[in-house]
Formats: sequence, structure tokens, C-alpha cells
Amino acid sequence: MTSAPSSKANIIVVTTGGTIAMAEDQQTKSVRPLSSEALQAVLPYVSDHAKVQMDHYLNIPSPHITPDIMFQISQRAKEWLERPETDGLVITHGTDTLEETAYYLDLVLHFDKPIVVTGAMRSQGELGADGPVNLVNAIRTAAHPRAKGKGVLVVFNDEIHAARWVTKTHTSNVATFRSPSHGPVGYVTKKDILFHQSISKKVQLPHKQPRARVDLIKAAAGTDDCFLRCALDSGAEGIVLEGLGQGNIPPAMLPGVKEALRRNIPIVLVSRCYNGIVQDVYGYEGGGKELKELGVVFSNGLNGQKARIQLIAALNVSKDPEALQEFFEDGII
Ligand SMILES: NC(=O)C[C@H](N)C(=O)O
Repeated sequence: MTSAPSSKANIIVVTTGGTIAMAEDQQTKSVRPLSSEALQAVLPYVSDHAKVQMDHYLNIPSPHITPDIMFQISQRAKEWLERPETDGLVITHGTDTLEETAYYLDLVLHFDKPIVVTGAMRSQGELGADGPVNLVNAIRTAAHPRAKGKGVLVVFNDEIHAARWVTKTHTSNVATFRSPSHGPVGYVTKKDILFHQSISKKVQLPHKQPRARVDLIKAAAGTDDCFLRCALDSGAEGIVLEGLGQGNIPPAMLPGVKEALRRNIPIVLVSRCYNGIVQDVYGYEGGGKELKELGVVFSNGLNGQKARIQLIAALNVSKDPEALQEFFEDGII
């Protein structure tokens, strides 16, 4: 049995740019922004499900997105969501940093109304362009009562993902968005919007202008503390360390970690593995046990780029390692 919403929902589409609002220049063969008004061509395909209003807000490639711009997008989203007549919101975004903006919105927007982020891997006019179908599916999801109270969702390639877990996994494939460890929370079919996983716990942070500079540093075999020191010297107020395996680092990185903690600069540890969580298991030099004892904050399955967004938002609340640990321990599905 299908379950179309009984009356048409009022859905706002806030455009921010990305490939979904780009087309290939036939002469140079480069993909460049075009008027995001072209997205309106899909509206007849959703007229049975929703009354759609387009808000052509920004038109920028997502590598140009900053935490400041994420905050501006969140304010725009909040303005729409606070209107009683708005039933749901879709945000179109470039895919390169889509997961970061989606997770930022998930952390700071506290609404029951559906909020869905989507984009495209192939620009308009390209063979197999996925923007139109992704936008239609995102609008249908935002219009569906089952999408309420689920936090921010990412709809892409007929799948629905939780903003917390989704990540871009392929440079060019239209099936790029995946949720390692967790899988999609639902599907969009021709006739229905289906959820098969609940999203039970969610970290919530205050909706405030992000101010802290947080650097993301990756560990690899034989890396030293050069980038950690550089981050400290450049004014980082927090560091996310993408460690090895269950959360271990090469011994040569330790002096930089100790120096950061001595200066009260919090360090959040994630793993460069894209499945699993970090734990204080190993007792050797640079192992998780030593990092825990030093006061490093352990994150719970977030990837590096999302832990960075969460630390930026969390530093608006506290620099205290215990408070930060609570923000990072919470939120597992
Ligand atoms: N598919 C895309 O949207 C990629 C593009 N570079 C962007 O993120 O803006």
C-alpha cells in the first residue's frame, strides 16, 4: 500500500549551488554555475505531492562553503521553518562538502519538520544528470509525514541517509553518498517514502555564530607533530586528529598532542578507518590508552570532517574536556 500525504505540503527549496546548479560549457568542457532558476524545471513532477516555493539563496560551489556560510544557510533555514505555513525544507548543495553542512544543520536546528539536503553528481544537460530526480525525491521526502522528527536527512540516488552518518564515498559515481557501518535509513521508491531504521539519539548544540578555528590533521605511518605545531602556531582553538585504527598515533606526533593539551587546546580523536569507533584499547606509546590519559576527547564514529564541524559548534558552549567528551560520546543510533 502506498502512503501519499493526504494534502499537499508546503515545501521550501533553498538553493545554495553546487553541480545541481551547474551546466557543462560546450566550448571549454568545464562545469560552471548557471542560474539556479533552471532547477524550477522539476516542479511539475512534484505537483501531486507538494506546493513548492523556491528560494534562490546562493549559487556557490561547495568547496567555497565555510562554517560561516553554513551558519548563514542555517539562519535562512530557521527563518523558513519558523513560519507556521512551512511543512518542510529542502536545501540543494554541492556534494563536496554537503555532509558537513548537513551535519551542521542537524546539530543546530531543532525542528520536527523535515529538513532534506540534496545535490547532484552530473550537471544539467549531461547524459544521466541526477539533479532533477534527486530534487524531486528530496521534495517528496520533505513533504512526507514519515520524515518528521528525524533530524536532517540527505536524499541522493533514491536513498535516504541520516546527516550524522552519511559521507561522500566516490569522486564521480551518482551512488556516492553512503553511510558506512549504518546504511541508509530509508528509500524513495516510485510510489512511496520508506524508512527502515530509526534515528534515536542526536546531539543538539546551540544555534550560534561559529567562531572557533579548528584544524583537521591526519596520522599516517611515520608522521610527526609538524602539522600539530603549525596548527597551534596559527591560532587553532581546537584540533581533530584522524588517528590510526581504533585510535592510535605514531609516537612522533605525541609532543604536539601534549603541547596542545598544555595550552588547553582540545584535541578530538577520530579514526581514519571509515567504519567503527575509537577506543582506549592499546597501551603502547601513542596508543589510545595514553591518549585518553593525556585528556584527548574520543569521538563516537564521526568522520574527521564532521567531528571538526561538531567541535566548532561545541566550542561555542565549552572548552572543558569533560563537557566536550559528553558531546562526542552521545549520539549513536
Ligand atoms: N557534485 C558536486 O556538487 C561537486 C562540486 N564540486 C561541488 O561540490 O560544488
